[in-house]
Amino acid sequence: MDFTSLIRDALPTFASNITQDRSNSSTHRIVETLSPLFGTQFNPLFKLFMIFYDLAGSRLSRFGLDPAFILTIFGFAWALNRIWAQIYVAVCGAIRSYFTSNIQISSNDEIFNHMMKYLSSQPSMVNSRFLTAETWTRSAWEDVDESDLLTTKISADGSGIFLNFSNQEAKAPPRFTPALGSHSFYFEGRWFKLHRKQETLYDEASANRGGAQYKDKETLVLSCYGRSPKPIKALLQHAKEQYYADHNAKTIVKRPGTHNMRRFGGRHSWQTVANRPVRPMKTVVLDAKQKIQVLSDMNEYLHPATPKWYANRGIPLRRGFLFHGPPGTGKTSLSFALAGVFGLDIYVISLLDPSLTEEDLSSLFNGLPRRCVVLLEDIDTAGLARPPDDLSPLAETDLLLASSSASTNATTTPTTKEDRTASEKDKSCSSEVNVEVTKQIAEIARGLRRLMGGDPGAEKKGISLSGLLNAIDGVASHEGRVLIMTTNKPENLDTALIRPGRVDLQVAFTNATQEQAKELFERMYEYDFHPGSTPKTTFASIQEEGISTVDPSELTTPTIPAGGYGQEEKTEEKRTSTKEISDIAAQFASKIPPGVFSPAELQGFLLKRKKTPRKALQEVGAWVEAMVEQKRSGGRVITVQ
Ligand SMILES: Nc1ncnc2c1ncn2[C@@H]1O[C@H](COP(=O)(O)OP(=O)(O)OP(=O)(O)O)[C@@H](O)[C@H]1O
Repeated sequence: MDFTSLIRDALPTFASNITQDRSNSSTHRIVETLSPLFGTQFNPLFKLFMIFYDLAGSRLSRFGLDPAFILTIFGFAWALNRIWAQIYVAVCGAIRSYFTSNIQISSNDEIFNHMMKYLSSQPSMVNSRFLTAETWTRSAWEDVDESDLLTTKISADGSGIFLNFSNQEAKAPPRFTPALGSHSFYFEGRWFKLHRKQETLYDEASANRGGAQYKDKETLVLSCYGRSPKPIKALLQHAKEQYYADHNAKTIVKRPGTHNMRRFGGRHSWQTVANRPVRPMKTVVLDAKQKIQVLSDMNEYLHPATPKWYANRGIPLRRGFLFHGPPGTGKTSLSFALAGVFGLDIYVISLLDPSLTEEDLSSLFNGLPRRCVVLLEDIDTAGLARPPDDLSPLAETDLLLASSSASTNATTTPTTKEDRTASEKDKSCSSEVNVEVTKQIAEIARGLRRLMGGDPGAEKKGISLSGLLNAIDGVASHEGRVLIMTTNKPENLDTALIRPGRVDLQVAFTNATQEQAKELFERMYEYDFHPGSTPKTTFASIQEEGISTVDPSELTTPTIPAGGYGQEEKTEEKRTSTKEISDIAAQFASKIPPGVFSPAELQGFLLKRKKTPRKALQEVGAWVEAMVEQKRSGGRVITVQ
């Protein structure tokens, strides 16, 4: 297509004159010479350019300016810019290679979180123009003033003011972190460059399982001037310290991560699920002797000199505890309190988790840090029993014992030798029958599963005893950790699991004794004052008790005694009230039948009367009666709460 003729037709006559007049200028000649070099497809473009050039030229020449000169200036500027860009890239590359240090951090690593938290708290970063907003959920124990998040509502009858959290999500601010790209900031007077980048990787393992084929991975590159990475290391250390600063009085609770996380193995198999305040040891009501025994055992084991002692004697460095007893008696509470005392993170695995496989278990044990508490919950219920079709001699013995004890209970004790022989024969017959019956039941169950289209091998999934033992004492187990296993049914445990070396100390938890009931009561109403905080339970409220409803003002503003909390006044008040509480506690305990209620049940009762100890004392009789009746009948409905 001939553009020149086209435009000549389209443009006014003066434009076509201009194009004709200038068609012999030097610029035209240059363009005509250059155009074959760029290929024929650019010809229309060149021609279009020349039209505009001629149009502009006719106007510029009126001011005495040569368009060819301006064009040359532009050409030079462009060339200079290109050369400068090349030089800049080369110089920057040289500086980066020879005069800066870099450290890369992958988003798979915890340091990434430390750095993000640090950066999100830096004013220079928060005020940056390129940010990423993240929804940030704080834990219930984070010390953040949330008073501005609250709105209050007058109740329907206008009688009280209650806190209202309906708007908290709307008002909670997001966290701002540097967006993808380059940023700079100062730390201790030194300039740092941060480059946040993201790449999408092909995830073969996931793709093979039919999962997502690609996953995003972020990387932070921290750089600073100088040939030593020390300043960056100091920055990372600072970020880590800041991250853990508020963790000092907290216990970090970790649980197995999602299935995807577990695939990575190692530390990535675990995820932090809570960061809660340390549970004081005194809040766990347990026989003092037992407490001291566990504490001193753990203390000795965790001593820095212990690994050498174990190594010199060829003993594997590990320590196992078995906490057994009825539900709600404090097994988990003691484990958390122990982790708090020794400042260790606690890694909790429930063997009831149906998604947990043996491979997961060993990879989880592989990912344990050097020192930690591992809490293996409910080890009796974790499908440790082998499938009935490959009953081991051990399981058979259990069955024999169970059936023999059943028959012993069912019959009167034989007195004569003949009777005994006959009875033994009966027992052995009956146990054989029991084993046979168990096998038949298992066979029927498998057949049914097959009929319903289920997986016939399904019952073999989960954690087998050997899988658990491998995880506990195989190479995967990280030496140095404290293993606490809890169970409600110690009698169901395989002896192999609790042999010395795997379980070194057993702690029995029981339902509350009267002494423990008294301690629980005192703990519930103890003076709750610590410097810098407003007391939650006040003795004014104890004196005021007897009223059947809670004063709404107590819900929003704690009652402060007249004259404030003067030191002497506080001590005096504390002394009197502690004595009073102790008396009420003794009366309360005398009404609790020993060994009937778990501490959790007593705690539940007291919690409902947490500001009114006298009321608790008045009502405990009726509660005990109703609960005993409920336990006797096996009912689930609680009539007195
Ligand atoms: N001995 C105790 N001292 C103080 N509080 C206790 C005690 N036992 C139970 N509690 C309270 O009861 C609740 C449940 O306790 P915990 O989870 O420790 O019991 P558990 O024995 O681990 O129960 P489960 O066997 O069902 O896991 C907790 O809130 C805890 O504070």
